[in-house]
This record gives sequence, structure tokens and C-alpha cells, in this order.
Amino acid sequence: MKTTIAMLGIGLIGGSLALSLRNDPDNRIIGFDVREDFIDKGLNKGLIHAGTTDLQTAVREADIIICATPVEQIYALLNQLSTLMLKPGVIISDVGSTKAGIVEYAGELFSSDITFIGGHPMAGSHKSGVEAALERLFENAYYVLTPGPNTPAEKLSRLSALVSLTNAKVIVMDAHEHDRVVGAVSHFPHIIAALLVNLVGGYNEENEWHRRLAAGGFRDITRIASSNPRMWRDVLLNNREYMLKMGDDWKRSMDQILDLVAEGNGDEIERFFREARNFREGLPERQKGALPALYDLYIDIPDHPGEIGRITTLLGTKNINITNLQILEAREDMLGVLRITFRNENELEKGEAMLRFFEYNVYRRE
Ligand SMILES: NC(=O)C1=CN([C@@H]2O[C@H](COP(=O)(O)OP(=O)(O)OC[C@H]3O[C@@H](n4cnc5c(N)ncnc54)[C@H](O)[C@@H]3O)[C@@H](O)[C@H]2O)C=CC1
Ligand SMILES: O=C(O)C(=O)Cc1ccc(O)cc1
Repeated sequence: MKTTIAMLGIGLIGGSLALSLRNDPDNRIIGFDVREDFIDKGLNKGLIHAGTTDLQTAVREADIIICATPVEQIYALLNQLSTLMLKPGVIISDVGSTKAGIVEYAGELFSSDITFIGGHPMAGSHKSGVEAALERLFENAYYVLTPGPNTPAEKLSRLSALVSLTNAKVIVMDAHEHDRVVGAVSHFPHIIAALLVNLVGGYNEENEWHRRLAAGGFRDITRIASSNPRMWRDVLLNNREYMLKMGDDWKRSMDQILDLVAEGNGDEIERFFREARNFREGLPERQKGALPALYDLYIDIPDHPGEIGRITTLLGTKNINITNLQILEAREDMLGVLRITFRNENELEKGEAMLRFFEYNVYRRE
């Protein structure tokens, strides 16, 4: 029996999900998007079997509907869906980064022959749009489902089996617990990263050395400040309760550490860093497929003319393909860093071994 899936929004997440769901030949995917050019690209890229900019056409025959738009538009779509003709027994889900508000809103809209189950695939990137969609984006990541107390078990298993096609690890969680935990490990860190960048950006107005010397640790801790501002606006506004709660904890903790600095309390400051290091080192390793940035290799390059050409030629002679190349923080008379992105783990390993053999100082970074 064929399953018809309506993917509402075929950007980074909807497009990546569609690519995974297509792996089952019994799934038929109808793409819906406000951007007609995205539908054309989705069809050309083989993401979807059919596409439309008319919502009723997209959902009329659907067994499963997935809302994959920015969070504010998920509310608007749910509202529209509640006025349209849907197949009895349909399952509606979403991929929004926040869950409690959406689940509650859907609960008020739909009657009992329509089941809404919240969803959140916990992997992504700072890119957006249909062009950025990747089939393996969710591999090994967590895919959270947030059913309510009245969700029929067979509907939950059906959705769970479907999203397992992403090769993500499907877990079930209460929507509020999701917002509290994901708020702490994903949403709040976006505030910290952006705040730190803006603070240093302000200092840079007075002294341009801030920007020039900002490498290493600053880049690592602020990577997520390059994410989509519109998306994160919606996320923070939809997780207000936990953002405010965590903001209070943050302010208190910041005062505590600054007090230790003011007192010159070296023992306690060291304990503070040791505690952080212990927890950080116990974090699960990132696994293959969760984030595309995994296949990056960093190479120290002396400032000799032709050095970068030599490196790419060496890799080329062994047919090692690279997908991106970037020079970081290179200035006259200083050691620069070259970042090379490989297509997969295997090519990264081969490239790393080869460059080590030619005595380059190479390293990976988390
Ligand atoms: N970007 C990320 O890393 C992650 C994002 N999410 C969530 O996934 C959702 C989608 O995010 P992305 O795919 O990154 O965004 P995106 O910008 O790549 O894609 C959103 C798509 O929705 C379309 N769209 C916007 N309004 C629409 C409407 N009213 N009707 C139909 N289509 C509409 C856009 O044209 C676009 O194709 C968001 O709710 C976000 O919170 C979840 C996990 C990771
Ligand atoms: O790049 C990262 O580390 C992310 O933060 C990816 C991400 C972004 C949004 C989500 O809702 C889930 C995962």
C-alpha cells in the first residue's frame, strides 16, 4: 500500500526529510512551498514526486502531513489545515525546534480523527533552502517525537517507523521536557554565541585587533552565531519560559564566577574550569552524518607562495576530492591555517595521512 506524504515547506529540513522518505518506494511525496522555484528545484533534485503551491491539493490525499516551515508559519499552516478537507485518520507532524506551544495549539484545533504528533529532528546546519537539503543530514542524530496522553499508539508507531527512514534515533519525550532540555543545549547557547559576538563586535569598533585576533576558541564557541536570524527569532519567542528561567540561572552563575575573579580565589576558579572540563569530556561523540562540518581538516601553512597549490596538487594525485577550502587567519609573515572539507570520512582519513606523510601539521577540530 502506498503512503502519501505531504511535505509542507521543502527547505533544508523538509527537503532533507523528503530525500530520506523517498528511500521507501511505497512512499509518495507531494511537496508544497510558497516558493515556486523551490518546487521546481525539488522536482529536479528528485526530492519530491509532485509539487504544488496550493495547500488543499497538497494535503487532500495525504496519509501523513509534515509541517517543515519556520516555527511561526507552522502555527499558520496548522490553522489553515483545520479549515481544509483532509483524509480521515491522517497524521500531522512538524519539525519545529520548539514543541510545547505547537503541540498545545494543534490539540485545540483538530478533532479526534486527526492525530497531531510533534516532531524535531535534532540536526541541521546554518544553511537554509532547498539547495542545502542533504539525504544523510539526520543520520545518527536524535529525532524527538512528542505525542500527547491521547495519541493512539498505532499512530505513534506509524510515524516513528516513517521517520526512522532518516537513520536517526527516534525518541519519545514530553513536549515541555523537550523545550526545557533542548532550550538548555541548543536554544540558549544561540543567545550566548550571538551576545558574545556582538560584544566583541562593539569592542572592535574601537580597536580592530579584536576581529583580527579572534580565531581558535572564539570561532569554536561562536560557530552557531552564523545561523539564520529569522529562524532563531521564532525559536526564542516560542521557548520564552525556559529562556527566561535559564537567563536567570546564567546571570546568577555569571555573578558567582566574577565574584571569584574579583576575590582572586584561584582554587575555586580552577575547580570551576575542572568541573566544566569533566562534563564536556563526557559528552557523547558526534557521529557520522549528524553535521556536514565533520569532514574538516585543519593544516598549518607556512606563508610560502604556492603552498596551498602544493597541498591541493598532492591530494589530487591520489584522487582525494575536496568540497571546500578556506584560508583562516593568514597574514603576512605569520603561520596561517587552511581548512579543507572532504566529502566523507574515508577521504578525510586518506587526506590526513597523506599530508602528515609530507610533514604538514594537520589536526581535526570538534
Ligand atoms: N535549520 C536547522 O538547523 C533546523 C531547523 N529546524 C526547524 O525546521 C523548520 C524549518 O527550518 P529550515 O528547513 O532550516 O528552514 P528553510 O528556510 O530552509 O526552509 C523553510 C521552507 O519553508 C518554506 N515556507 C515558509 N513559509 C511557508 C508557508 N507558509 N507555507 C509553505 N512553505 C513555507 C520556505 O519557502 C522554505 O522552503 C523550522 O521550524 C526550524 O525550527 C529543526 C532542526 C534543525
Ligand atoms: O549546528 C548546530 O549545532 C545546531 O544547532 C543544529 C540544530 C539547529 C536547530 C535545531 O532545532 C536542531 C539542531
